Amino acid sequence: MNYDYSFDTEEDSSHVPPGTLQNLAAEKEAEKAANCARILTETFGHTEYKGKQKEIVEAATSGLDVFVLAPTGMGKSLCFQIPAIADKFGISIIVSPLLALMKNQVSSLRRKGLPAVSWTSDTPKGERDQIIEDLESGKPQTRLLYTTPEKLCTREMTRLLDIVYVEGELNRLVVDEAHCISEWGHDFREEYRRLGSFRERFHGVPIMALTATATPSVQTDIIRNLKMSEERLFTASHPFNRTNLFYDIKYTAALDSLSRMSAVYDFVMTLHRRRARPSSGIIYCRTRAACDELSAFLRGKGISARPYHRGIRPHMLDKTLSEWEAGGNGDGGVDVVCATIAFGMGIDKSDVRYIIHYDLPKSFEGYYQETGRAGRDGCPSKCVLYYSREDAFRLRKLVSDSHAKRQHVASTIHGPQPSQRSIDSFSALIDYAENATMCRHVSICKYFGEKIDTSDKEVVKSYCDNMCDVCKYPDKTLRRRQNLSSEDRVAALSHSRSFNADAFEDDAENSRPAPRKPPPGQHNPGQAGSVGLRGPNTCPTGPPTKKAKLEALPPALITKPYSSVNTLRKPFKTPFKVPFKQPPQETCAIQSSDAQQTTQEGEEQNHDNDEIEVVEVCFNSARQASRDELLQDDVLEEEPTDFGQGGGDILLDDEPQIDLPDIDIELEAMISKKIPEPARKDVFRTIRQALHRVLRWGDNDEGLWVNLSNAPSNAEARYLLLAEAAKKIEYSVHTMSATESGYNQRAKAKLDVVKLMEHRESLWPIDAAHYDDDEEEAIEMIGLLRNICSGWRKIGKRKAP
Ligand SMILES: Nc1ncnc2c1ncn2[C@@H]1O[C@H](COP(=O)(O)OP(=O)(O)OP(=O)(O)O)[C@@H](O)[C@H]1O
Repeated sequence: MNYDYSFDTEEDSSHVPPGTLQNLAAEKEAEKAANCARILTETFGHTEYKGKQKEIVEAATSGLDVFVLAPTGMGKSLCFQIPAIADKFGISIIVSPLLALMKNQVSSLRRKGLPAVSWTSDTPKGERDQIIEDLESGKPQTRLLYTTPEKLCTREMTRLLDIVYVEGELNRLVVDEAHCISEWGHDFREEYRRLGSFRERFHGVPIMALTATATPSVQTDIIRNLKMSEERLFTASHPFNRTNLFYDIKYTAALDSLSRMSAVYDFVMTLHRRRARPSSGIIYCRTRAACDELSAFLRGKGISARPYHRGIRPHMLDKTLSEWEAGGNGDGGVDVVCATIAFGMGIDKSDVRYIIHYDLPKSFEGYYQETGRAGRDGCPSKCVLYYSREDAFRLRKLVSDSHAKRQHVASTIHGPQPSQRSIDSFSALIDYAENATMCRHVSICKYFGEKIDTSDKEVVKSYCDNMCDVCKYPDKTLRRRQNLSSEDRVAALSHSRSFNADAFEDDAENSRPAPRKPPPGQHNPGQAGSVGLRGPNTCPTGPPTKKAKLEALPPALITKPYSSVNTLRKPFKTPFKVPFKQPPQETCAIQSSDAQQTTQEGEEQNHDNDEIEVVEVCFNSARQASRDELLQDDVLEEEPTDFGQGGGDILLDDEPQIDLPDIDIELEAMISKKIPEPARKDVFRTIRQALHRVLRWGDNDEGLWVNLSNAPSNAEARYLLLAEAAKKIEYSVHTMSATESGYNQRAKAKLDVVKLMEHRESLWPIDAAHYDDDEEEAIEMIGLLRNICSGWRKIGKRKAP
């Protein structure tokens, strides 16, 4: 077994002259090192080690516990793969948080002819039986077994590892993405906590933990939790800095998604032009809908883009991933993926030239992880974060509400209080974005605990050679940040600073004013500790009240749109009339999708609403414009073929029908006639029915309507309102579909989302912040209903004599 290399030589050494023993040990170490170097070149094809890989690999093969803290893309995987293969026999167990990550690594090792397997809940029975048989033999042929923490802690796995351990063939436990162990880590997973028992059960088996995103407190937590040996611990820390990444913050307004989509398009096209060929990129969006919308927009403008999120079927995701891995070089394939964070850890494409954060991430670590997908080949690459205070406020609310709810649950069950970590991490990200005077590279490294003398220009230069917006365009960056909105808004975004008080303290120009103190006894809504980001001792024991939340939100900001919007077509007046058959007076504005006319009427009466309306008009028109181009593309997205046969498929909704009056609504006109009109009408009717059923649900007469504060109260108006919602939902299904079967599939998925709204009351409160991934679309749909309701109220007011 491999331990014969390590430190258990003392007992046998009593009769060996000391000098000889040392020589023997040194020779053995040299032999092992040479073997590892051979594996590096012959098996993995690299000419030399990167960073501290050599030291790590050698520490591991000599039987030490190893803690590796290294930046994204450094090559952490080789740090455990080489020792696993260099061991003469026996198995290394690798615990990893993501199935996709394991799948990638295992298939890449297998392509090299190495005996690696993964055992997860997804493993087919035949494969699982083979793994069990191999482990039961006590002398496994498998050298690397990837698994999840949940699987590792099962009785069956423990039984099998007992067998292997007794035979002396259990070589090492590797915990990849080890920050998941720490309750302070951004991807905390409860099951990781139980990994500490490995050390107790399997004495003497070395442990290696690796992570790219751990602050000093998280590092300590990991080492303590895994019960790593203090005496025999090798720690390898690398600087966090990724010098080849250009960090850029685009200060913008959150509300105008068209401007932002256009800006993204401009950015991508400029890059393509400059490089004279397409480039590979990832655009991170917070919601699935944004991924779909943005990728459709880019595709409509000729960029090879695809969405990637958990709402898409796994085989389509695999296809997107492999096409993206092949793309980005002008030879076809997918150039850019518009993804949620499902597309993160473990994505290892060497030539990703840009990462765009279309929305603000929820944590600093998440931001760093995701930008870390860029430039893994060491070549310059750009990381762009679209930052708006509107978005920051909105997200801050989600983060702090979610924290307050966790606190509430903890107090109810008398459990331990959740840490302040998620709030602090998010606050640090806001500070990072708000700071227009400190080098981005320096800010990132300081966040992760590096001590940097920022007064020394040479030191700063060693971190960043004009590779961020602050260093490259200091005046412009500062001006753009200052243009965002009045400075006192910044105070409202400020935070408790408990995480790392000096992280960004030396903002050279002190451009961020200290939060204003409220007069004694007066509530200051934006301050940490009041409503949004609370300090540890100021948290209430229950979720914040609705009133408090509303107070905390500042009015929305309207900042300048991007110039490229002006190049889009002028407001579009649809040639298609969209009349309802019997429009009651209250509803004639909402029924019309001729937004231009609505706006003109609005302009005469109410200026306050104009901006909002104008944005909507521009959006509709440009959407139409982009759609025109979009539809020239014959196949937008390859559709799964195993689903649905024709237009009638959606009628499978066998719920009891409600007697609704006919509304002769003309669906949003599409130039493409791929989906027959009758099929579209079926979908519209089915969704309309479902919406009515859902909203009637509940103990009281009002059903779920009580949650829509601006909803009209009369039945006729409600019929029209839900017809409008059904029309919009059908439209979104249609826009995304190129074939009838794809259309049916999406329609069914939307219907499921509508149904989901029914039994999940927790999704309905206006401040619903705690929801699972599969409920995200339901939350968005409820948002759509709210929007239609508030448009209703606005238009109703305008129409009043
Ligand atoms: N010694 C080396 N020389 C050249 N390239 C290397 C070397 N070691 C690893 N690499 C390459 O670096 C890339 C990143 O490796 P890996 O995925 O292991 O990084 P990581 O540190 O785990 O990153 P992350 O934390 O972002 O997932 C891979 O494409 C790998 O082939």
